[in-house]
Amino acid sequence: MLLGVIADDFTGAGDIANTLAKGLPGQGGLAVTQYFGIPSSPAAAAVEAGVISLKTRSAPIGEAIAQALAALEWLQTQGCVQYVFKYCSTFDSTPEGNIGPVGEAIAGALGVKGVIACPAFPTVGRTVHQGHLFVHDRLLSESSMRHHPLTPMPDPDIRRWLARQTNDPVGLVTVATVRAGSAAVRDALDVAAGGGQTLVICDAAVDEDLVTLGTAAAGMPFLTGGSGIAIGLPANFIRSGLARGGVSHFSGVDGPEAILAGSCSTATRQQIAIHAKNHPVLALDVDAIMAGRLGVAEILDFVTGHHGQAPLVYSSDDPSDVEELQRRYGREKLARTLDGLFADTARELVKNGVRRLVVAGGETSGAVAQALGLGALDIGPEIDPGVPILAGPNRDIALALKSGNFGAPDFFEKALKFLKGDVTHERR
Ligand SMILES: Nc1ncnc2c1ncn2[C@@H]1O[C@H](COP(=O)(O)OP(=O)(O)OP(=O)(O)O)[C@@H](O)[C@H]1O
Ligand SMILES: O=C(O)[C@@H](O)C(=O)CO
Repeated sequence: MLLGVIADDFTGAGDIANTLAKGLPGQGGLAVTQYFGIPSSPAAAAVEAGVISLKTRSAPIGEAIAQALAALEWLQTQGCVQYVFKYCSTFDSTPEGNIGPVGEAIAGALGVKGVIACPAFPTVGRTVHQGHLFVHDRLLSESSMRHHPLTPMPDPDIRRWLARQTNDPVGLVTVATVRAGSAAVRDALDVAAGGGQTLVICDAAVDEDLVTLGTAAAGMPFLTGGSGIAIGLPANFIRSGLARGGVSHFSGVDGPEAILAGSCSTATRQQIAIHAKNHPVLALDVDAIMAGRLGVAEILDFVTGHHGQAPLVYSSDDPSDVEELQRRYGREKLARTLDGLFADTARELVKNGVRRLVVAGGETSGAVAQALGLGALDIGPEIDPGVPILAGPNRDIALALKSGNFGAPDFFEKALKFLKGDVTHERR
C-alpha cells in the first residue's frame, strides 16, 4: 500500500476513493480498497491506496483523534508513504469541531508542519478563493450549509473557522502562488512550516489548481482536504514507477435490488421525486415508526413485492417537516431510530437476496454499512462525480453509497444500472 486515507465519514470515503481510482485522463488511477472501520487484518497485496472510513464527523474531539490515530497506525503498518485526512468539501464542522484537532494530531504523529488543507471540489461547485469557501457562485455561509442541522456553517472564511479549532496558527496559500506552480507552493508551505503553521488553507478554483497542489505534495507525508485534493496524487506514484495506473472493468452484479434514502438534502429529495414518477416508492411515515407501528417487516414486504422495478424506500422530508419532527421526538432519538431502521432493513434485505443496494445519505450509509459488516470493498467505476461503484470481494454484492448532495437527478435508476455492470473506466 502506497497511500493511506483517513476519511471522517463513509460516503466521503467513497468520494476520495473514487478520485484516487479514477486518476487523471490518459493515466488512470490506483488500485483502491475502501475499509469500513479500521481493519484487523493486513490489506491484500494488490491494494495501492487504502481508504479507511470512520464515522467521526460529529464525534467529540478526543474520540475523533483516537480513531484517526488508530487508523494511521494500521495504514503505517501496511507500508504507506503518504497519508490524507479527508473531510467534507463544505468543511462540515463546528467551532468545537475536530477537523483542526485531528489534522494537527496526525501531523504531530508524522512530525510535519506546513500541511495542505483544501476542501475544494470544483466538479460539484466547491471552490476556495483567498481562503473563502464557495458553493457554486455563493459563499458557503450563503448556501444551504448555513442551516445544516448538525454543522451549520455561518463563516465562509475557513482559515478563520479552522483557527477556532486549532492550537497552531493557520496559514494561507493564495491563488497567485498556486498559479505560479508546484515549486512556488512547496516554497510557501516551507515558509508556513517555519512560521509554526501546521495547517495551511490552499486556494483552488479549478481541477488544474488541485493538480498543482497534488504535484507539490509529491513526497510529502501528509495532506488534508476534500476529495479534490487527491486528483493529482495517483500521477505522482505512477510517475515515480511505484504504481502502474491503467483501466479496470467491472462486470457487475445481477440480482434483486433496493434503494434506501435517509438523506433530506436538496439533491436527494429531487432524485426521489424524479424516481417516483416511474418507479414504486414507499414514503416512510415517521410518526408510525416512532409509535412502533411501522418497521422492517412492512418495508421488506414492499421491497420484495417490487423486485425488478427499482423500489425505493425513503424517510426524506423537507426542512420544515424535519424540524417539526425533530422538535416532537428530539433530534438525536429520531436520527438514531431512523438510522437503526435503515440498518436493520438493509441487513434483512441482503439476507433475503438483495444483491444491488443503493443508499442515500452519509449517516444513513454509515449505519447500513456497519449493519452489513462490509469490511472491505473494491472501488469500481464512477457512477456520478463523487460516487463510485463499491464491489464485494467475491462480487456477491454491489453498492452505491451516495452523499446527500451528490448525483444527477436520475441517480437512483442510473446507479442500479451501473451496479448491474458492463462498465469500463479508465482505472486499474
Ligand atoms: N424525516 C426525517 N426527519 C428527521 N430526520 C430524518 C428524517 N429522515 C432522515 N432523517 C435523519 O437525518 C439524517 C440525514 O443524514 P444523512 O447523513 O444520512 O444525509 P445527508 O446529511 O443528506 O447526507 P450527507 O451527510 O452525505 O451530506 C439521518 O440521521 C436520518 O436518520
Ligand atoms: O466532500 C464531500 O462533499 C463529500 O465527500 C462528503 O463528505 C459529503 O458528506
